[in-house]
Amino acid sequence: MSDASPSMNDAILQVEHMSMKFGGLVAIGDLSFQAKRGEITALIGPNGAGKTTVFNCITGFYKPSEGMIRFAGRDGGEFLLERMPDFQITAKAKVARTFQNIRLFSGMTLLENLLVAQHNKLMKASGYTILGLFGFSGYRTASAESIDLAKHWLEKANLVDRADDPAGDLPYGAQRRLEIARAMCTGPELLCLDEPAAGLNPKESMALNALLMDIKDTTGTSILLIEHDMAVVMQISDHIVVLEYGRKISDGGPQAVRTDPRVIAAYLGVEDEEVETVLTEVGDEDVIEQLDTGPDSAHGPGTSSSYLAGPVTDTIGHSEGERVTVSKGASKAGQVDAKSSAAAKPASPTKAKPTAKPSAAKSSAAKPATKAAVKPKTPGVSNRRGGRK
Ligand SMILES: Nc1ncnc2c1ncn2[C@@H]1O[C@H](COP(=O)(O)OP(=O)(O)OP(=O)(O)O)[C@@H](O)[C@H]1O
Repeated sequence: MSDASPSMNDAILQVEHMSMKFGGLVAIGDLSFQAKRGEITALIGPNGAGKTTVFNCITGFYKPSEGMIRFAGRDGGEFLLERMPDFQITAKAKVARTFQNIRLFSGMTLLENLLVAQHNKLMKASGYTILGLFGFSGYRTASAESIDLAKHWLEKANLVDRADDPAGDLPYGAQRRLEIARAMCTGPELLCLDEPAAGLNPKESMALNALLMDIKDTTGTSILLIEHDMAVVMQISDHIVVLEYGRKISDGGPQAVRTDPRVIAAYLGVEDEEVETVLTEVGDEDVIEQLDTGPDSAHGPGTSSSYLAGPVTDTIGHSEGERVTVSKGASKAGQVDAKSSAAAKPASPTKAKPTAKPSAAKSSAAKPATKAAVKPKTPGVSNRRGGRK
């Protein structure tokens, strides 16, 4: 435990050299990143990139094979989450999460769902005795406070009018907001949301964005978000970490990440030989500049330990000494790395630098996908590997 009280913008979460292996499969390889207090940090990447596995390690559902997960509490306490059982991560470190699939008590009312979330606090106030439930004034006070808190979050989620309806009767988007309201009733310092916008229509996505921004602005709760919906991610995130095949390929602000060639390539899902053509067709000066000069060390994976460990297409070494090969040529990000190195060697006639924006006629089928990946404007950016389950 440390004495110093952390301030806003300190790291609340530091993932350090974390790996997670399932038998021979390296789901996460040497991942390091941090989430700052009071910010919204998004974890994005194509299907199977390892995002949920990272969440499961942070929230104690899995124990990482290697690495550390440091959590700095608001009161100055520090926790090593990889050493704690999941219930202590919730109770002591105050990390709350939601899941990809909605997990409400559908037969209970909205209010009851939010009161159940405060069960621990109420039982503590009762002294864990039947007498306490009926006799202690502390319990009655705690009970009244729980109802007030539930009402507060129902109002924030714009659901107070339906407080007495069964949760299962709510439209899908409202159920998502109720889950977040329920998590907020536990008073979390870090709120982990696994695809909160999955299945939402644009109006529901806007309501979700408003709720998350409100949580950030009014409570100072830090949010870690897994999301495929780029309209949500780019609009509300302060910081984005991009995974591909369990490795970090980019890490920075929304603008830096959206123009990072590795991210574009990872999201395109084009055939290997099309990568260079399609990247050129992006027509974004920043992207072409980066292809010419290599990664931006200020925010790109050049500063990432996982990137320095080698491209994803390499064979990954493990502490036990076994070698596990991640499918050769699978990583589009790795190909961009190769292209960047090649661009630094102008002698090669086959790696000519793109000097002008290519014609629209060239590879026209790929162009809409490229634009969507770079400047996504609609929810649920479509891509071959980044679609929803
Ligand atoms: N319990 C497990 N046992 C074996 N393999 C697993 C397990 N959990 C995850 N994996 C594998 O780890 C890899 C990463 O999966 P994960 O669900 O973390 O990806 P993801 O980025 O969250 O994907 P999506 O966006 O589709 O939810 C996948 O190859 C998956 O099959």
